[in-house]
Amino acid sequence: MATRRLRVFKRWMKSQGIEWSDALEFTWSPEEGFAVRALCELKEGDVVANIPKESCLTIKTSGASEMIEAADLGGNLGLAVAIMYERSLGKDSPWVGYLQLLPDQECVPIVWTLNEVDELLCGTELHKTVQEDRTLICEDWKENILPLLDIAPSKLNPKFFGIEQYFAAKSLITSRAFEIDDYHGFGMVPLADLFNHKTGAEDVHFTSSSSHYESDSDPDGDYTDEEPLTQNSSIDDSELNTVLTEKSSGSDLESCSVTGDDPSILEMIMVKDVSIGSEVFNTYGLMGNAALLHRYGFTEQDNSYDIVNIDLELVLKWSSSLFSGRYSRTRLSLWRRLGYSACASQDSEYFEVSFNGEPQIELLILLYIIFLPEDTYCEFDLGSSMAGKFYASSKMTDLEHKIFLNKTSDVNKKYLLTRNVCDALLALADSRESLYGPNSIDDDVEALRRCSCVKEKKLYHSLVLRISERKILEKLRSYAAQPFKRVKLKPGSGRKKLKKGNK
Ligand SMILES: C[S@@+](CC[C@H](N)C(=O)[O-])C[C@H]1O[C@@H](n2cnc3c(N)ncnc32)[C@H](O)[C@@H]1O
Repeated sequence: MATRRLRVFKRWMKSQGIEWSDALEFTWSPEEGFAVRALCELKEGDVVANIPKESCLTIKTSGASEMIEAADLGGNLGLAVAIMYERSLGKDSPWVGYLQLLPDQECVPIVWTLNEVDELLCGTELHKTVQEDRTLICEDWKENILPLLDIAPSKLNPKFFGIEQYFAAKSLITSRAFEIDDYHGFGMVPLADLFNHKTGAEDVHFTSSSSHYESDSDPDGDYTDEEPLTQNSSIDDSELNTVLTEKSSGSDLESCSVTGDDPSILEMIMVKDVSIGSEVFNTYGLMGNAALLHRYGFTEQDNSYDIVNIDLELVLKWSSSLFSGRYSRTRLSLWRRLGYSACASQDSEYFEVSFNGEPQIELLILLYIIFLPEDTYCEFDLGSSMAGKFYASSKMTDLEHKIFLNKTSDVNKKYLLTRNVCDALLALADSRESLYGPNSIDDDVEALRRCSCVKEKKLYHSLVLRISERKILEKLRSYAAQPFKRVKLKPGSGRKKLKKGNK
């Protein structure tokens, strides 16, 4: 079945002027779906495919482009309409050979049932995000897609523009769309979207030859004017810089003519040597498992980009259980007045705990401030209300003075780890952990061992996510438990009075 679909796809690619190297083999497996492998040794700098921009499905190339423009639907919304429209044309769509290779939808959490989202993602970093996504997508559909059926009733078959079809199109966009250029915006790029992901280890890169390829001023032929195309809007350009300066070793793409200076062609270039028989990977960015599952529907074990967040709300809840609500709010307010803040997303504020279990310094400082003795708190409070903060208190230690001046770069985290702060971290780790429900991490590990990543894909990847987050919480506990064994306060870091007049 997959072989036949690939045959149809290859024929279609040829008809569209898409060229690819004979050294690439397209394969299919139940774990990863389609993938690309090297049939012979591939070398860094090899151009392995040329893809005319006109063959990409975008809001400019689709037969629905006028309607999309008239309805003022840009970005992903417009692209979703383009996909639904071309799908509605069936055999009459110019992209029929490409569309038949795509799955109906990608198994990302936005297309899971609500029950699955609640059961499988409960406690994870994704739970609330996916709930919010679903609501927003439904609103988008009602506000923007539904009216299209009234505007162009003769042109559109409602069967292909329902809410389910919209969710399906969104899942394909999140898992496959590339940013092509300013004119086309995001689009579906046939062939380029067959490459699977490996974190931080891409073999192939995808560029738009927006300008010259080898110029007089650039005798080495560095790809200085080539723009790597990102598979996802959230990918930071800084992650791609090394590729921008990759040197060309010339093309040995036998079956393709190299069109490195043609702005209407997209190129796929090897950025690493790949040995015969190996899979050729792209990278979708440096992402933790929550982001991978969210956008692409899979996870990676031991992903060092994983993090866990602790909501500010959880910190306030813990603090209010120990002190009064009013006390907690005044300490938080002082922390803010000193210029500290947490990470923010939509309507929540949170602190990150990194893969190695280290909490964000702003959280440690907040906890430290919550435990400040009353007289020191009053000194901070008084000082923070004075303009310019040129304030020196005889009651502040060196450490507290740095906290007061918001000199986080000068603060050694371990001096913030007082017994109270460590106990607070342990309590916060426990209450964050309780969000996962009654199953222990060992239960999750056992469930993962019994689970099939092919037949129970959703369960499998949500278990990997849960376990990777809970392992970080375990590391946070060890982080909070160890300081008393080894931290010796250096002179000046203890509660030593500062000389008057110190700034
Ligand atoms: C751009 S497509 C890659 C081609 C895809 N395998 C196909 O069959 O069309 C991205 C999708 O491939 C799958 N994928 C990519 N990298 C993967 C990996 N390392 N492990 C498992 N699935 C992967 C995911 O389903 C993802 O949403």
